[in-house]
Amino acid sequence: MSALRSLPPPTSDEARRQAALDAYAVVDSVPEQPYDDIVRLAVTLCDVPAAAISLIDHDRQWFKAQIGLDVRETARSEAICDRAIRQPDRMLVVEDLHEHPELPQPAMRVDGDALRFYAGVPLLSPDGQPLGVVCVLDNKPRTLTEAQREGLEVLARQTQHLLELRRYAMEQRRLLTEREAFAQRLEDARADLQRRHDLLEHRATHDALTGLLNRSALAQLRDNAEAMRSLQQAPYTLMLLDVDHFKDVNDRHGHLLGDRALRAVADAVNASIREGDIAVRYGGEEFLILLPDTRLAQAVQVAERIRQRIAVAPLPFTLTVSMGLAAGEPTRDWSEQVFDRADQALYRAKATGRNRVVVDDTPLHG
Ligand SMILES: Nc1nc2c(ncn2[C@@H]2O[C@H](COP(=O)(O)OP(=O)(O)OP(=O)(O)O)[C@@H](O)[C@H]2O)c(=O)[nH]1
Repeated sequence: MSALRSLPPPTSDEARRQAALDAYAVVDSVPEQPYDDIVRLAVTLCDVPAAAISLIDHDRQWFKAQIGLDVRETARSEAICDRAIRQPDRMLVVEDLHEHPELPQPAMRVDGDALRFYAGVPLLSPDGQPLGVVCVLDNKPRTLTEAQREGLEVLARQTQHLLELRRYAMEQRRLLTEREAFAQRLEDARADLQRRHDLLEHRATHDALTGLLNRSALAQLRDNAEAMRSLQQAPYTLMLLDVDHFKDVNDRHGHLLGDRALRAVADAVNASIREGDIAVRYGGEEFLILLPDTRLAQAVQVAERIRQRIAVAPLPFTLTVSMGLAAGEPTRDWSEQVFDRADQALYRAKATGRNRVVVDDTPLHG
C-alpha cells in the first residue's frame, strides 16, 4: 500500500527543519546501543533483513543506526526516507519499488540485493519538524501486518524519546558549563576586589617612597592583638632614627637624590631587622623601629648595623644618621614614656656630633 501520488513537494521551510535537526547534534555522532537496539527490534518485529534510523541532513541521509545495509549514508536525492518526511504525520509504505519508477531507485544494497520494499515512520521534533525516519527494508516485495505497523510506530516514538533525552542532556551540560563559567567570573571578580582592597589597605598603611609602614599604621598597632601581645610579654626596644643634615642633602644634591637617600635608609633598616620587628617612616627623614622581645644590648647591635649600612649605601655622597634607643618594659605601655626617652637619646646623639647611636642616657658610639 502507498499514497505516493499525494506526496507533497519537499518541505517548504527546509532551514527550520535543518535547524531542528542540528539542535540534537546527533548527525555524525558515534553509534549508541539504544539506537542500535531499536533497529534490531524493527528487524525482528517486521521480519525483514534491514532497518535503519535515517536522519535527513542537508543533501544526504545519514544513518544513526542500521542493520542489513552496506552504507552509513547516501545522497539525499536517492533517499526514499526524504520522500517519507514529506508526509510527516503518516507512515510511508512502498510495497514494491519496481512499480514506482517516479521514486528514487537507491544504489545501496539490502542484504546484497536491490531495494524492493520500504516502510518508514517519520521522526518529529516536539514542534513538528521532520528530522528523519525509522524504516524497515527488504530486497523483495512485501507488506506489513497491522501489528507490525503499530510496532514500527512505537519504535519511532521511542527513537524520538531518545533524541529528546539527548537534547535535554546537552542542555543540562550547557547550563552546567554556563553556571561554572559564571561561578568562575564571580570568583575572579571577588579576587579582583580583594586585590584592590589589599592594595588600598597597603597604600593606606605604607609609605609610598620607602615601602615601610607609615604613621597611621603605627597608630593602628594598638588594635593588633598579636603585636601588642609580643610587646606585653617581653622586653622590647624602641629606636628613633633621624638622617643627619638632610636639608643639606636636598639642597646640594636635589630632591630626587634626597628621595634615593631615604630609600637607602629604608633598605638598610630592612636588611638589619628580623621578621616581627616594626619599621615605620615616622616623618620626613625620621624613622621609628620597634624591636619586640629585644633587650637594649641586642638592639644597640642592630642599630649599629643600620648606621654602618647607611654609611656605605650606594649613593654619590656619604649619608649618616643619628639614633636614639630606649628600652620598653613588658608591663608598661610602649608609647609616651619610652618614645620620649628614645627621643631624648636621639636629641643627645644630634647634640653630641651626629652619626651615632645613643641609648637612653648613655652614649654608646661616637
Ligand atoms: N627628598 C626628600 N626630602 C624630604 C622628604 N621629607 C622631608 N624631607 C626634607 O628633610 C629635611 C629635614 O630637615 P631638618 O628637619 O632641618 O633636619 P636636617 O637637615 O636633617 O638636620 P638634622 O636633623 O639636625 O641633622 C627637610 O629639608 C625636608 O624638606 C622627602 O620625602 N624627600
